[in-house]
Amino acid sequence: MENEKMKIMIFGGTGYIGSFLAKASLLLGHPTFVYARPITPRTTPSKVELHKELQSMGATFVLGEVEEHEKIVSALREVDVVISALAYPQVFDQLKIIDAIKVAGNIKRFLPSEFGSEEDRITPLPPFNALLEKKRKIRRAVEAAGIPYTFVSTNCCGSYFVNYLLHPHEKGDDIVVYGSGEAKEDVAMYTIKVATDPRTCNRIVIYRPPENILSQLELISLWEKKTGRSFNRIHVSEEEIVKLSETLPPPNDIPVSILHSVFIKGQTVFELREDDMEASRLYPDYEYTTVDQLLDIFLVNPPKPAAAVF
Ligand SMILES: CCOC(=O)[C@H]1C[C@@H]1c1ccc(O)c(OC)c1
Repeated sequence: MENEKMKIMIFGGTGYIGSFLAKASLLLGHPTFVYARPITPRTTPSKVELHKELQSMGATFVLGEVEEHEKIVSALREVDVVISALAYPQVFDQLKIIDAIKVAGNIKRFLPSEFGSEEDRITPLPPFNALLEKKRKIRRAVEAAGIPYTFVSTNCCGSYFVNYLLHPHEKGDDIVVYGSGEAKEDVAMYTIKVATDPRTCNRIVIYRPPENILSQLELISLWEKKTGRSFNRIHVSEEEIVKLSETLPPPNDIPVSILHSVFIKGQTVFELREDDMEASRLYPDYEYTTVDQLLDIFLVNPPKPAAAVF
């Protein structure tokens, strides 16, 4: 089947990453379906707005809970590709999606909710490793089910961590630097491309656009150049971070363990192997947004803080 005709269903399509995926799928011309919880009086106004925005862009909503097996099976029978962007607390809900894919029998590719570190190549501090262990279990369940898959290892590609580190929406002059600050993002568009590319079937794809590999200190210096401001670098040592990962009550011990992995150990920039697939090399004609361009966007439209749920 030609790529542009592939129908894509996104679970978690009204979440942070999921909404970018749904928009990228629509922009790339795929009939796009979003499986999402029904709107209730408790649904936030921003979520209601997002439903309307995606529908106006052409998305078809299938409203239900992940527990509704029959509903999911019949919805899957209308599509070709399934992408999960469920948040980390729902990682094991993906086992229900896997069961429905096995029953439906027609799905040509499944991308579980990854969008972070390459869990089969790193061993971070225990709290983060416990989260990655759950994601490893989902990978093994997909492989055991014989479902055609692509696992996307996006690491810190995308604006999330640039926003996290620089917090451009806030006006203060302090920027926290984790460790020495020396350890060195278009996630959605790449993800839709890899989800419908025969070359990436049953492969891991790593996202590492070469121009976007910067250390914290390089990023802060670039931001100072752009803003004409100078920032106080508040250094937090590795010892302090490790201590917090050991003493903070769960789940607050997870973010600090991720910071340790990403900013201090540089575990999102592991050595690529000869046969590794890297997104920007797979699609050389796709002009990804460089960090330099992203900071120009931050100058005029600083994103609000995004905070994952653990
Ligand atoms: C320090 C704050 O981190 C986060 O908010 C979550 C979104 C970050 C995340 C979660 C899971 C990951 O695998 C990952 O790899 C870099 C990153």
